[in-house]
Amino acid sequence: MSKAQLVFIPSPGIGHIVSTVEMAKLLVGRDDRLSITVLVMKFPFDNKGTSYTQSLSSDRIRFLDLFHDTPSTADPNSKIFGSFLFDYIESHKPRVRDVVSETVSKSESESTPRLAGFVIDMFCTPMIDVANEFGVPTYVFFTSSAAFLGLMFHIDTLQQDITELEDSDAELNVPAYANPVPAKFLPSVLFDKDGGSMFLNIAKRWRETKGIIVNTFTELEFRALKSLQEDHTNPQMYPVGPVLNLKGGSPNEAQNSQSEADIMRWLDEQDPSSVVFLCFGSRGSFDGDQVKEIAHSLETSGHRFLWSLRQPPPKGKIGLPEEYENLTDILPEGFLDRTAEIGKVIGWAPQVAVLSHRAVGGFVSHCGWNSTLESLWCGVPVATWPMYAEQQMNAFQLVREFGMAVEIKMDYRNDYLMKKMPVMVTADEISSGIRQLMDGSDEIKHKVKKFSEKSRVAVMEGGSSYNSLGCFIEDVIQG
Ligand SMILES: O=c1ccn([C@@H]2O[C@H](COP(=O)(O)OP(=O)(O)O[C@H]3O[C@H](CO)[C@@H](O)[C@H](O)[C@H]3O)[C@@H](O)[C@H]2O)c(=O)[nH]1
Repeated sequence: MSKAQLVFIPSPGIGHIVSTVEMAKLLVGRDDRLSITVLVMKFPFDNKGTSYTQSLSSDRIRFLDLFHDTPSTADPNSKIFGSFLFDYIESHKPRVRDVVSETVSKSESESTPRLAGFVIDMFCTPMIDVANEFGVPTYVFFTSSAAFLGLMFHIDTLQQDITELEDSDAELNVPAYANPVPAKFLPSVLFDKDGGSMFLNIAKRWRETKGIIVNTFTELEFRALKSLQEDHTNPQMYPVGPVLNLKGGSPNEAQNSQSEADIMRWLDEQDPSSVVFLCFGSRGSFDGDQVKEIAHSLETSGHRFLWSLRQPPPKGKIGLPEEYENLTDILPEGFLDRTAEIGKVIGWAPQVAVLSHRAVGGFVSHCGWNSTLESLWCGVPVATWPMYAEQQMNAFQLVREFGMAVEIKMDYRNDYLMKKMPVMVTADEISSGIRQLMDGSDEIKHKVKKFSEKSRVAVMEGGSSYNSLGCFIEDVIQG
């Protein structure tokens, strides 16, 4: 039996690590010829609590932490997040080379499985060079949508300086989308000369790889996948999703100020579909004025709510949100007392468990791709409030392309360098979105339920994603 070993390199950040780890688990569970080494980079500012990957090692998956013995040339506070992330990843190249070199010499001497390839996160393109040095192929594990992948490939081929579109009402015809894409929805990084060219260079390198495994499923993104597959200059596409961590669990147990059991108990006491859940991803947090607008909207919208609220890192510092020690410091005076009967404010949320609870009827989301797939899986409609990265595009897809979400706000963009004041979303906009979400059209609710079923079928034996994963495995094994 021909055995093969893959080296997985996720980007740091829970939105990237979780689905990559789940993908690794899926592969070894599916085929006992495969073993996987996951090389884990942790943010230098993420040094609390236990790592998500600890305790996940098994017979054929091992995790190697690259953080502690890798000197970084990248200072998180001296630059914008995107370029910090890229430099930080690049600085791990020598360490990755060493680790892989050890693995290869072991496989030569001890008849351990041959190195069959690298599976890298979308931002880890510098590692393509390392895979090339070892003469093995690279595959990308794309943690966002096929449509966004198509958008990046499309922009890369445009003979146009995209930064000129920053404040325009221009629209782009992108094969991956049925509707023209307003320039207003594009990720803000593209409008920064340096950030934009850095990101487009990353996207260009995805084309050098042997295949792109996308965390999506054909039934959801048929058009985008077709357009990607029809362009023969693109690598092979493998839509294998939704790849989700359904067991949940905080990346950092120290963040769990309130136990999951307490939150679930509260949800158990609520009527079916009566609660709106607000949660904004691993880096979602707001300043005080925006928190007050949300609080005001929740008091006036009249719906029960579960609100995941976390504190931004100190101004000018890059970091992850933290739990508030005292919520009354940030919430309007008396808010917690006035809403005690109808709502609950928490820190890090057990998101998948919450979305799976029958009491939850709607989700106010920043539209990170994992959250988008989780909401579909659980059949919970979304009100979109994208914040950064490609989240505006995910919101656009949900509202305009799929007709499966209502809009709170989405055609706005915060300044990439954060030099301007962030855009304020008003209490009126938020409560109007919540009302549409909770009281609005049954059409959206039905469509979301239908795609919830389709997402589950896709990953079952014989489903589209199940089959696509099988094709990927064969490609790896055949070499
Ligand atoms: O309180 C919380 C907050 C988040 N999560 C989980 O954390 C993950 C967050 O992932 P995602 O929804 O994708 O958001 P981000 O953490 O913001 O993800 C980054 O990575 C995604 C995948 O590439 C991109 O789509 C996003 O724009 C980017 O910000 C999800 O599994 C959530 O269930 C929780 O369980 N509890």
